[in-house]
Amino acid sequence: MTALTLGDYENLARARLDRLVWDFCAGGAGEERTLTANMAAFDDVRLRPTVLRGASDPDIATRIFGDRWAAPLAVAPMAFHTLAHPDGELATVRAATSVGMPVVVSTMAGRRFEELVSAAGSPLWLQVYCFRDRFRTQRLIEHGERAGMNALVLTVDAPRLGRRLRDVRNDFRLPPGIMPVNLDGDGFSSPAAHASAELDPTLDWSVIDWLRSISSLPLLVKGILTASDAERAVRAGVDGIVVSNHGGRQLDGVPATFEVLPEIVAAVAGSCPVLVDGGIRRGRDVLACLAVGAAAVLVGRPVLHGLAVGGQEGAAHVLGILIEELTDAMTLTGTPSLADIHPGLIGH
Ligand SMILES: Cc1cc2nc3c(=O)[nH]c(=O)nc-3n(C[C@H](O)[C@H](O)[C@H](O)COP(=O)(O)O)c2cc1C
Ligand SMILES: CC(C)CC(=O)C(=O)O
Repeated sequence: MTALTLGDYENLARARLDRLVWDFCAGGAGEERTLTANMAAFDDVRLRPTVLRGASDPDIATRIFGDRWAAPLAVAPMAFHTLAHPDGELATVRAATSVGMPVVVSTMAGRRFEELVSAAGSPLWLQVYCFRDRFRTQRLIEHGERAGMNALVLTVDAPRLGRRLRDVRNDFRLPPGIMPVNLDGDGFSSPAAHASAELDPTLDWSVIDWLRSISSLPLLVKGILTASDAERAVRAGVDGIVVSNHGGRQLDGVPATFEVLPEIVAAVAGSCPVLVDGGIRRGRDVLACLAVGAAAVLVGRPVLHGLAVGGQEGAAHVLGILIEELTDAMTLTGTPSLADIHPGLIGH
């Protein structure tokens, strides 16, 4: 079968990956209501095209923190791309670079920051988990900054990992050789046990000032789901917000990200870019997020599917499909540039 959509890649990847690894990547917390809701929210979107706008060749490039992105799309931070393909994040970074897209590199990446930065032609942002041991967190950030990361993305929705029932039932352990190679200390086998033991559950808003005191990189917070937290983040002086429910992997029962995106965009009122992730699987999903005011979107699991199916080439094809579908959706809705995209494009 030739893969034409991200859904095709998902099916091919499911057949290839070890079942326990598949469950770890695909799964969500609890009954996976939020995981399902992320995607269902886009299924309910109806687009309202405008015609005769001469939108034949839409310009989809954008700028974030002064950097050019070929499209308003980047790869979401995910632990251990090495679970999907031995080249792991190196293949992802090369794939993203080939289409001009940034990558948010996880604290739990399976390949070294230095090799990722040397392979990158587009921005790399470092996703930060805060450990109980602040010096460990500081060493991680200093390592990332020294290697050449361009921004920090603090994940704020994970004082502990969500209860992922598939992993509990499978007693999921990382396969041998899958290691968080950028962290000092030993690796671990159970992500959930490691997170409860090591991640700082006492984190509060003072962490923003602390991060500012140790790094001058632009700072985003990832995992905001309410207007009031978005306002709080803006008051704390962040440079960007990622609306996220961690792909339905943290608290089951929180809303789909697309549902809360408009109220967060309204609360932030242009003070900083608002990005979003969760369930984005088609170009028209990207268009819907942009229409309600996202500056860009992050895509998660489909990149792992691309890696599992075809390494760097597979991941590049997944990202290329999204770009092509976004271009197609813009052409057919009569929006020749990102600036032409507006809330009126959407009806429910
Ligand atoms: C296998 C996997 C690992 C993840 N690891 C991280 C991580 O290390 N840090 C983080 O902030 N988010 C992590 N996430 C959440 C993603 O950044 C993102 O929020 C989510 O996957 C987006 O939804 P999507 O997969 O539906 O596109 C992970 C998600 C998956 C599927
Ligand atoms: C290994 C985990 C801490 C990575 C993560 O954030 C996730 O699985 O969602």
